Amino acid sequence: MNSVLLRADNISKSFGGVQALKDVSLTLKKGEVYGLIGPNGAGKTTLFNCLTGLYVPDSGQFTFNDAPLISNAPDKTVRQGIARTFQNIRLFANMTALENVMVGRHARLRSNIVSDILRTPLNRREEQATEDMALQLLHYVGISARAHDLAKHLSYGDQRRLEIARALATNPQLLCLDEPAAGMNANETAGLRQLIEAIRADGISVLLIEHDVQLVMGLCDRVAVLDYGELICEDVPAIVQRHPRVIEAYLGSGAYA
Ligand SMILES: Nc1ncnc2c1ncn2[C@@H]1O[C@H](COP(=O)(O)OP(=O)(O)OP(=O)(O)O)[C@@H](O)[C@H]1O
Repeated sequence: MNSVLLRADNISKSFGGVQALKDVSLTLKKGEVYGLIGPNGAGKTTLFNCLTGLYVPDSGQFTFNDAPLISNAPDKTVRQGIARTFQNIRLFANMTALENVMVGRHARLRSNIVSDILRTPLNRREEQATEDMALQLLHYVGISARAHDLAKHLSYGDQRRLEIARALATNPQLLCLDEPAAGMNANETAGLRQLIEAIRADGISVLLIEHDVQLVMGLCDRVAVLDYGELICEDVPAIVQRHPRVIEAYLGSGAYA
């Protein structure tokens, strides 16, 4: 629980005149669920995008498993063990739930385009193993009954679960979830919390952006707070929710008194 999985050192990123991240440094330990909160526009998604290779930081560096993270392309980041979901669900709407998860797995397969075309024994074995694994993952996230339904026909909450299954199919050490509870009702949010707890219990670390502060404070081992691109606090929830700058910037005075 105590060794470091991910370190961000002095990450900065600007868009024109807007400095979205200013020298952000944080440390995520193996096995923890780490919350990233802050008001709208604080820089949370920009940090995710820098970490997962969608953006290149202007300066600063990520270290993952004690090695510099080459995070200049999303596919490389996936192969290094970091998977993510998106604030706006990005599924293949006209593919089945099962096929969506199988696509996630292909990021890790050994066979290539040639063996795909020739349908080699290796390719066939991998395809069967991929399908079995995808079914297991749908079961794990609680939507195996919808395996053969098109993604677009799943409920909103089930689509969020499907995105998590697809991310898990890449076999990550770190799962980054961008507002997974957005749009969920109280029951769906409680179910999501159980799922994230199961993921942590299975040894996968979680980096969680979430506006549902109750969920974050109840679930996360530690929480970082961004405000106007600056990290103003990183600590356990009991300390974060009483930090004066956090109350001022985000939570509203007395919210956790
Ligand atoms: N691609 C972009 N081009 C221009 N400005 C951007 C871009 N991405 C983010 N920004 C700006 O950077 C700042 C941080 O945005 P970001 O989306 O990271 O915040 P956030 O904390 O994730 O907000 P929210 O909670 O609303 O999702 C904002 O001012 C935003 O307008």
